This record gives sequence, C-alpha cells and structure tokens, in this order.
Amino acid sequence: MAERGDIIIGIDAGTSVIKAVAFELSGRQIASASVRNRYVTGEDGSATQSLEQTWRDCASALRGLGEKVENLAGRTAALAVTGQGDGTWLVGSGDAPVGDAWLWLDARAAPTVTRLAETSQNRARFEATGTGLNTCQQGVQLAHMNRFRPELLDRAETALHCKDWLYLNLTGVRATDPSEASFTFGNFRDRQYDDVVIEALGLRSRRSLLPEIIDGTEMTHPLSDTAAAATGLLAGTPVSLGYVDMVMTALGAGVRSSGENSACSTIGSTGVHMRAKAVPDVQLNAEGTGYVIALPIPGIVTQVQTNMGSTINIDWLLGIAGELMAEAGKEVAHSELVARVDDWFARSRPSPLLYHPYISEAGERGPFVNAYARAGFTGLSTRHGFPDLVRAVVEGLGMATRDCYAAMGDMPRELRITGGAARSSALRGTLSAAVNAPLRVSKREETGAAGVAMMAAVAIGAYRTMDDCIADWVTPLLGDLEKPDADQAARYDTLFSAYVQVRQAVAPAWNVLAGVSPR
Ligand SMILES: Nc1ncnc2c1ncn2[C@@H]1O[C@H](COP(=O)(O)OP(=O)(O)O)[C@@H](O)[C@H]1O
Ligand SMILES: O=P(O)(O)OC[C@H](O)[C@H](O)CO
Repeated sequence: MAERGDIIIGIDAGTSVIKAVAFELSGRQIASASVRNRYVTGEDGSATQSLEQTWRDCASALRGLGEKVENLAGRTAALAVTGQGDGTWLVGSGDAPVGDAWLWLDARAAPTVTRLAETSQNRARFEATGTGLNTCQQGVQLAHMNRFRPELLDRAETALHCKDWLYLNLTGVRATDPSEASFTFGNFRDRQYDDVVIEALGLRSRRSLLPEIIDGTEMTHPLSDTAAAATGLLAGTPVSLGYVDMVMTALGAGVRSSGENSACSTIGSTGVHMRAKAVPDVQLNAEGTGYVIALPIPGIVTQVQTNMGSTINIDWLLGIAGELMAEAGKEVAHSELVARVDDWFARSRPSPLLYHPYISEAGERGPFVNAYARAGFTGLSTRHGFPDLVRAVVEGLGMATRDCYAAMGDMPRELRITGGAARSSALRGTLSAAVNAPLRVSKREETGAAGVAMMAAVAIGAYRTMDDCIADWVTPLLGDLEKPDADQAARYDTLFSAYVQVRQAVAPAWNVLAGVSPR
C-alpha cells in the first residue's frame, strides 16, 4: 500500500459471535460488526464447527464493518485475528478442511485425558507447558484421534486452531502463534515446541502436523487477492496473527498496565482467571492443573485457571424459566430474563445455599480437571424460591472464581473484569467480595478485538513496545475501583470453605454417575 491508513481492524472469532472491530491507531473504537457463530453438539459429547462456514462468517463480519465505515479498505493500516482457543482445525491438501473442527467444548477426548494423565511422562510435559491436560486441548484431541480416528490425521497436513485457520484464509500462510503452540506442545519459557511434550502426548509420528510458530507483533503477511475479494479490503494490507483470545481479552481489559502486572477475570461463556507474571514468578501446582499462556510481551506470561462453564450456568437456569413461561403461554426473550438477574438477586435473602457451576457437558477444567464433574445445588429447602436459585448461581460463579485464584497463590490485590456478565452489578459485587479485593471493569467495549488490534499496532510500528500501546489503549479505560462489601466478604469466607468441602466429597459420585450415563 502506498500510504499507511489510520484504522486497525481486530477480528475476534469467539465461540458465540465473530466480531470485526475498527479502531483508530490511538485505540478509539470506531465501529463494529458481528455475525453469530454456529456449532453443533452431539449425544456423543462432540462439539463441532464447519471451517468453511467460519471463514464465510468472518468475511461477512468484515464486509459488514465495511458498510459502517466509509472507505474502510483505503483507511485500513492492518488487521489482526484472534479466536476461541484449543480445539482442532485440520487442513489437508490444497488447504481443504479435513472434516469439521473439534471445538474446545468437545468432550470426546475425556478417556484420553485420563490415560495420558497417568503416564510417567506427564509431569515433565506439565513442567514444560505449565498446562494441565483437559479435553479441550488440541494435544489431547490429536492423541485421541491418533488412536480412534487415525484416518482423520492421515488425511491432514496441518493441525490449526480457529484463528490460525482464519489467518490461512486471509494470507495463504499456515502458522500458529507462540501462546497456543507453547501451552499445548511446547515450553512457556522459550515459546517453542518441545520434543518432551510431543513425546508425552504420543504424537512423535504426527510431528509434521504442527505448523510454524510466528509472532504477530513481529511479523505480518499481506492480505491475499482471494481474501481481499471476499472481505472488501485491499490486497496487500498487513495481517497480524494474534495470540489465543483468552489473553487478547485480558490484554485489552488491563491484565497489565503502567508496566505493572495485574489480575484479570473474563466472565463469559467460560470463566478465565489470570495473573500476568514474569516467567521466573510462575508457580506450577502439585496437582498439575491450569494454563500458562504467553502474552505478546517479551518475558511476560499469564498464569491461568479457567472454570469451564461460567455464564452458561446463568443461561441454563434462565432457559428453564423461559421454557416454563412459554409453556404457560408467555414467551419471554432470553435477553429480558438476563436483564432481571440483578433484580432477582436483590430480592433474595443471603442463605446457606450453594451452587457448583459445573453445568458444561465437558465437566470442569479449573482448578481441578474432571470431565465427569456436574453442577448441583446444596442446601435447598422449601423456603427457597427462584430468586434464591439465581443468587446461588451468581454466588457459585464467585466461589468458582475464588477457587481458581486460590489455586494460583494469594488472592489478587485488585481484580480487573470483563465479559458479558460484568454488566451485572450483582455479579460484580459477588466477585469482589468472593476474592475480597476491589475490582475495575474496563470501559473498553470489545476487549478481545482491541487486544489483538494492539498486536498489529506494534507490528506496523505505530507503537515501539506493547507497554507504550497499553498506555494509550488500556490505561485510560480502566474503570473506577469498586470496593468489596465487608459483611458479604465474611459470609463468602464461610460459604467458600463449604463449597470446597462439597466438591471434594461429591467427586467420587461423578465417576459413578458417568458409568451409568448413556455415553
Ligand atoms: N446484566 C447481566 N446480568 C447477568 N448476566 C449477564 C448480563 N448481561 C450478560 N450476561 C451474561 O453474559 C453472557 C454473554 O457473555 P459474553 O461475554 O458476551 O459471551 P461469550 O463468552 O460467549 O462471548 C450472557 O449469555 C449472559 O449469561
Ligand atoms: O469463545 P470464548 O468464550 O471467548 O473463548 C473460549 C476460549 O478460548 C476457550 O475456552 C479455550 O479453551
């Protein structure tokens, strides 16, 4: 391109929505366009998504953005792409998909997690990656396919993640980023593949499936002619491959600011709780759980615990209420029920009612891993009504957050939060009291898209370092400090101790129940 434009586009291909967001080079959001994502779940625990459809949806979101911003193509200095992490997106000859992608929500590899976790090499694998095995991950899914669906791997040339697939369509380059490469197959210290890890996963014979690792703050590839035609952007526009969405969101929401590391929780479909740290400060736990995910800042990583299901618990409870109301002849939109959560919470009285939010079909992954873990209320009595159940679910998300931070050392001194449920004042108050720390909600609307756009901003030299970029894009948008309520914090101390006791006591029963389930 002859002259550099004044817009950076961040693409965030999430599990529920694919967004394309335009930012000024200094970080101000100009416009956004989105397309609802589609995936299919099956009785066998599968959760799959069409690769072609995902690219079409991404291109459609970009064209939608073009309809909102005049001369978007001419003004775009660069674009960058992130997306839902883990999962397996296989491509073969001519870059054609090999079947549908297995998403991070796919539970089919559960028996392979159990088998690999029991091997003598697993601790060495954990110490390299910093990451415990769970059903979501590509390493486990490839190991599972290698045993039970080898024909898939025989047809595949490269194993990609969601954002890598979109990058391939945008640029024609097969690559992955340092974060997913190192937490799945490598070492978080040097951000490269590690043969010890590949061996521990039993994937030596499939090593050639792993693509080149590139860092999107250091290099870009030009938008291809085909992608330009599909998206309405100009061929040659630099494209940056982002890190996995979990850290892009946290980067945009303030997991680091003013050169200081902080803590950040994303309360979306899944709950992601992380602390930015220098590599030597990472503490690997004895249980071998959690993730260590690199940030696009030299020497800085995030230590992460992620509870599989967060707002899907709220959506499940509200979904049941909605179905009952519909049966009684009163259709209510889901969004209307979501808007009433704070009201129900306020109408309920604190009581010793616990909810464990393991509603995902794939069980739990943080701070403990059990594909058969399932949700439950403890302490119900006839005095409890629907608002009490809503309160218990919201408080359950607070307990799960504390459980995750407790597995990473001391509670954070300040918590930054983002994700859909951060809109709820009940949830904010609960999280703050559950970890007994003040919190801030970023005023940034699209934290994931902003995080990845920041990588492109550094790549094209709009900023010299990521910390310089953070000073403009993140720090001014950190919201006001919201302090915890002391009485609520004291109550949650008691609830939390019971919460941990119950989950530990009930765990053996999950395995028994899994044995009698149809799967
Ligand atoms: N005001 C609110 N009160 C409680 N929960 C909310 C509120 N607004 C949104 N949510 C929850 O957040 C979810 C959407 O979160 P979001 O981060 O957009 O999802 P995703 O992780 O799939 O991208 C909704 O489905 C709902 O459960
Ligand atoms: O799609 P969202 O909920 O933004 O992100 C999903 C994570 O990347 C996934 O949980 C990784 O396993």
